[in-house]
Amino acid sequence: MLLNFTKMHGLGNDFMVVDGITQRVRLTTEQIGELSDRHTGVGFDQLLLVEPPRHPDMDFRYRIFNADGSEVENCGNGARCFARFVRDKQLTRKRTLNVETAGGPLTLIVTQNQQVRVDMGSPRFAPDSLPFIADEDALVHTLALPATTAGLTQVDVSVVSMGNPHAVLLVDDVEQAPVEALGPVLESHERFPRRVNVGFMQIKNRSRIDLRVFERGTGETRACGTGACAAVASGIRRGLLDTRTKVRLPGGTLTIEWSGHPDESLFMTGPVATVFEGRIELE
Ligand SMILES: N[C@@H](CCC[C@H](N)C(=O)O)C(=O)O
Repeated sequence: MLLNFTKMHGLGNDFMVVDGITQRVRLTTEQIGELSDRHTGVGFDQLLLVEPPRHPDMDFRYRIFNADGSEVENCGNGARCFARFVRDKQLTRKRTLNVETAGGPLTLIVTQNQQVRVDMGSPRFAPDSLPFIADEDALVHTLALPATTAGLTQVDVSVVSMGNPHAVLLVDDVEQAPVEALGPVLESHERFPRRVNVGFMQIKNRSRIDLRVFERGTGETRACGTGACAAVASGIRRGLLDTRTKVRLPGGTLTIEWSGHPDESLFMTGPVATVFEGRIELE
């Protein structure tokens, strides 16, 4: 079977985007893992699948698969690429799109300057929403590490669900943060039964942070949209950040806005790029 796809990225977080509306697509977990290989496949952090909506008030269903083939609830950079993709492919002419994800509905707005602003819904901090095993909600939770890692026996994390689960650590210097060592240990920590994305946040001032993210099912990426949302949401909740904060990631900068009110939506704005169109033979 020949599969048409578009390679896209948001700040270097890269995607294989597949139109599952005009072509019949059936991919196994193993096939997605093989396609993600940067030497023998297409190579990507996530595969995004566009499908018809299952609910009449939605425009599309937006499905997300990590490089390891696992299907996940949300992807912020992917959402921006998704919005550009469905317009470029003329699957819609709308500038405001309501899409369903496994983590809940999202609203995507393509702005006049071709950036995409995403209504990410409200961040959730209750441990059950990730899920995270804890007796109570808290601004910071201390996690004992299974073995001494990067000289640490425990770390303090804030936990946030942006539809998908995030743990955020405050660090003094993001360049020196032990992302490679701590990322996988925390991703699979027993208190996160569905694993977790791990953000390392350095606060530069009240409206600017630097961030690196070790993503669940993928590893460190050049940018993680939901990771940026989670980091800023946790910073605002802790009284450390302003309601409009710029997030500098290795691949570039996102703008995050949130009033801090638990019932109000958080917004993420950033760029999108299309790299090439491709076609691959699947066995
Ligand atoms: N790159 C993403 C997040 C993709 C999913 C994540 N790895 C997970 O497992 O939840 C983003 O831009 O948000």
